[in-house]
Amino acid sequence: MSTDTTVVANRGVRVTGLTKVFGQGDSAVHALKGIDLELASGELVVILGPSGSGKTTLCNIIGGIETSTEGRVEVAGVDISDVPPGRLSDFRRDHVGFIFQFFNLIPTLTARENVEVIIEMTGRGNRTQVPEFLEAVGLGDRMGSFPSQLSGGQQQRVAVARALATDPDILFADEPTGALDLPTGQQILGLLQELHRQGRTIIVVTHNASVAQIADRVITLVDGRIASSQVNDHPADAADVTW
Ligand SMILES: Nc1ncnc2c1ncn2[C@@H]1O[C@H](COP(=O)(O)OP(=O)(O)OP(=O)(O)O)[C@@H](O)[C@H]1O
Repeated sequence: MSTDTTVVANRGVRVTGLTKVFGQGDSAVHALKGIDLELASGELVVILGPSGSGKTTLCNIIGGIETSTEGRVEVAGVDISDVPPGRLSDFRRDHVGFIFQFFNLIPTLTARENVEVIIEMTGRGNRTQVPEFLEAVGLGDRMGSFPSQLSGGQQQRVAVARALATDPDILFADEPTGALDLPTGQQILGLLQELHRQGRTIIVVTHNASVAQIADRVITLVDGRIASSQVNDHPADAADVTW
């Protein structure tokens, strides 16, 4: 008899017939025009596409920041299609983490406090583990520093630690290397790969086609539609990606 009671989390995403229209009448913007997308649990996906193609809108809907106009969205086994906007915060708290281009740290809080505050706000995670998270991103010796005392790469690493503190199923990274130089950007991509190896589903949005080399799959959006979805049989190591 098997004694293995390991439960493998469902960290997948299933999107069907997704549309998003901003505004109405003559000023309506059709940002997403019927997206069907399935991400396997633990997949690292890079979404490319020109400015205005709908990348952020798609991620915001999957991440529970925005609601769709039509279509179904299931994330980590939760169907959020009909959840009213006011109730999506519960879903976000329990399932998703975000990393932004400009870090979005609170300037008056130290690195450690920036991570602790998310644990306090969400009630998820364990404050005593915050030093571990900061050590994991290489900032064990800078926990007491304020964002203004840290480099861009160090601030982004705090943001990664903050995103991890609530143990999200899905991690969104919107232009995570956009404000960083090449070596620092490579380090951040390396961290994302490490989190991917730990089994998280990761969605990276970027204009930088080189970043796509680390992906399991590259999805290209054009004008609110999926123009291509390409599996990458041999994802590159972050250290080998240049731009
Ligand atoms: N809140 C909003 N109100 C009206 N239109 C919006 C809103 N948010 C996005 N849009 C429009 O929806 C379309 C898709 O925008 P989105 O930000 O998703 O594109 P993107 O691919 O992420 O672009 P970028 O690469 O420039 O960030 C654009 O035409 C944009 O102007």
